[in-house]
Amino acid sequence: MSRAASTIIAIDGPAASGKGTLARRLARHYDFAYLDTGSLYRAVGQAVLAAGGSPADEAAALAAAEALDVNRIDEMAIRSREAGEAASVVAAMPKVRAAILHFQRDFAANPPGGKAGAVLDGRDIGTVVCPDARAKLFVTASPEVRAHRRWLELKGSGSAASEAQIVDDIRDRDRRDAERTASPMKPAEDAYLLDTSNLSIEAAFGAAVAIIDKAMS
Ligand SMILES: Nc1ncnc2c1ncn2[C@@H]1O[C@H](COP(=O)(O)OP(=O)(O)OP(=O)(O)O)[C@@H](O)[C@H]1O
Ligand SMILES: Nc1ccn([C@@H]2O[C@H](COP(=O)(O)O)[C@@H](O)[C@H]2O)c(=O)n1
Repeated sequence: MSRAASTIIAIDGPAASGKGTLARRLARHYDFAYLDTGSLYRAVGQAVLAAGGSPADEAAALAAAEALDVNRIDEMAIRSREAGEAASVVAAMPKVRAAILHFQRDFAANPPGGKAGAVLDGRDIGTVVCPDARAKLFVTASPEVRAHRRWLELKGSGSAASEAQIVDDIRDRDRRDAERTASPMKPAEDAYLLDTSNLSIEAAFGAAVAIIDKAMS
């Protein structure tokens, strides 16, 4: 018997905007599968770093993307500042993006666990990976607010990075992600913009559910 079409929710936005927190919670709320697509690029960047290479080396990045085993991603290692930076360097390479596009689309179309839908978060979900998603959100917050949230998070895990360093990282990453030619970060034309600068996690979730329920009705 063929499976009903999966309902896809696309959550895009810049670094540390809160899209992962929101997407994970939405997946629980709708009982959908969840995919953090940034973790794929982080894993590729981290694999190149771990092998002593440079993320700017296209051959090394492509080899790491082709060898990526999504079941063996080191969740701790990919969360470092360095892995985030390396991710945005390898993510600008069209061949790296092509190597992991199929996995993302397959996850969205055939969510694991027999779920009826999937929530994917990233930079190009609404524009490239799943342009036909049922609901699309582009989650933003000011660079200062995002840097403060990320600083709190990294401090909790023992990182010594200063808030000033983190805001610089975020601005660099935003620029690289928005200005690259391959699948640049941008809101899809039919995405709803959700600025969480002045919203708590709870308030952002409530606003997102209201938008998505309307889009799905
Ligand atoms: N509305 C909010 N108010 C306060 N803190 C928040 C809010 N949303 C998320 N956070 C916190 O901000 C940090 C970054 O959130 P999160 O990891 O969800 O962002 P992200 O956009 O997925 O980041 P990345 O681009 O690195 O994957 C986390 O520590 C999270 O708990
Ligand atoms: N769909 C995506 C998701 C991520 N990227 C790149 O990966 C970097 C890390 O992503 P986080 O969501 O964990 O911050 C990000 O800066 C992008 O360069 C992407 O290109 N497309």
